[in-house]
Amino acid sequence: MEISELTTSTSSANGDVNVDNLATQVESLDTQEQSSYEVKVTSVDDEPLLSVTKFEELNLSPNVLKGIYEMGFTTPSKIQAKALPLLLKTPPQNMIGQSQSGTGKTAAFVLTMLSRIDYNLKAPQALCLTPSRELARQIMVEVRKMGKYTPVITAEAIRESHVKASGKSRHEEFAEAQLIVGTPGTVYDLLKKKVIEKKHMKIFVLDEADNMLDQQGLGDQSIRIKNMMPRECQIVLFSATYSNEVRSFATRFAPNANQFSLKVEELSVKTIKQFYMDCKNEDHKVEVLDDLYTLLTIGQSIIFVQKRETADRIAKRMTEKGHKVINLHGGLSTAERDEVMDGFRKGSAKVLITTNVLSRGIDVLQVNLVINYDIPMDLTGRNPDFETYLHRIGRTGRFGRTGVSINFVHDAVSWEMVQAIQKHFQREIVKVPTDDWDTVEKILRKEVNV
Ligand SMILES: Nc1ncnc2c1ncn2[C@@H]1O[C@H](COP(=O)(O)OP(=O)(O)OP(=O)(O)O)[C@@H](O)[C@H]1O
Repeated sequence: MEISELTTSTSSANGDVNVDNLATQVESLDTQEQSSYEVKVTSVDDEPLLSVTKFEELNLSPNVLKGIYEMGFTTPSKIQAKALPLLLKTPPQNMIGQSQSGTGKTAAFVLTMLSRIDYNLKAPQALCLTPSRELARQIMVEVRKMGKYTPVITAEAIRESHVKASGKSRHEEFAEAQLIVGTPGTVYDLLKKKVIEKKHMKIFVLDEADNMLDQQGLGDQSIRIKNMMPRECQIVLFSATYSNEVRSFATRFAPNANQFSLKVEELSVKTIKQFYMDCKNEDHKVEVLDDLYTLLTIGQSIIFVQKRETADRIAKRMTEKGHKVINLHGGLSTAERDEVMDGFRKGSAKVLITTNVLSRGIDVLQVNLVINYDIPMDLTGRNPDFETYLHRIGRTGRFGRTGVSINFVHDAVSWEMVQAIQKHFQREIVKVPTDDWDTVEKILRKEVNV
């Protein structure tokens, strides 16, 4: 799709935004800053964790270094080693970064945000948007660890689920917060109401940028927020995937950006093994799931479905069959979502059933199995959603760990989708039986200690 075709009739989270034309907004992005430096376009190779650089060579402050060493980071990943020197340049340069799932993109932008802040100024200076509250909360945990030895003041711009322990109002909290992480609806609302002050913003980050710029997703809100940022604000985009359309739009959103890109055959993480199971029909899928969790010993796992109702239905049936599962989707209250996610992170629940809301960014290192109960589809329902597929299976196999993904196929359409995914990423998706669990166990054990 051409940029000029981009139009939208969606409204913001609070529902009171006029219908806008994205093309007009894109035009206004285009008129911003002209190139005054040489832009680097780099292809990242497929050994994403190997790097010869040391963190000390990356021009980070001693306080920040102390934070990352305390987290157990010894060597930067390739995207960290390559992107940070460009991200930290003066004057600031924009970035469109790409690297495989689980390769440490979060640290690349969090360390940049922490490095850009003037700690004497108690006002918002760094803003990061993410597609889900769970990801915003996770990134904030990383910020607080990496920034532990800095005086950074932070605030989460997500829908509130409880009264703040500090007793501060949102105005008070955001007035002095230097680094803000949030979801676009809430951030836009707070900017519009001037709860978040924009005039000192130095860096604007979109994590899962392709999703944040997608017209079918959060694109209109991200653009409105971007247009509120000061002209000199550094724009930083990161994702594991960019479809061609989104990348071309991204280059307008972040003009003159240094770019890191991957070829399609480099996108799949080698340590994530991909399988499929041929189920007889929709109902048989639950039976197979039941057998799988009864007969195999599995660490932590995530089961992805397409719709909230499916998540509820499967959770109910699995519970009836005696399995302990939890369920998270957009239909839950914010307090319920936080409780479920926190339980899963602590490991008190081992099986999480969810929708695409958790397909991106979520980092729970113990997850060694991802099941695509439904194959991710695009909005037409006729084609696979390649990007979502890659993000979903990327919830396992984090930072060099091994992981397994299993796709449930139950009819001609789902079978064709798995074939299309295999062809697209040029990676084999191997069939495993549904009636011979000894063999399944052997195969999975060989690949990963499931
Ligand atoms: N240099 C490092 N050394 C050791 N561990 C690291 C390093 N950088 C990141 N990690 C860890 O690797 C895991 C994956 O990192 P992160 O969540 O940033 O991946 P990502 O590239 O953003 O993935 P996704 O595309 O799925 O969002 C995290 O647990 C993080 O703490």
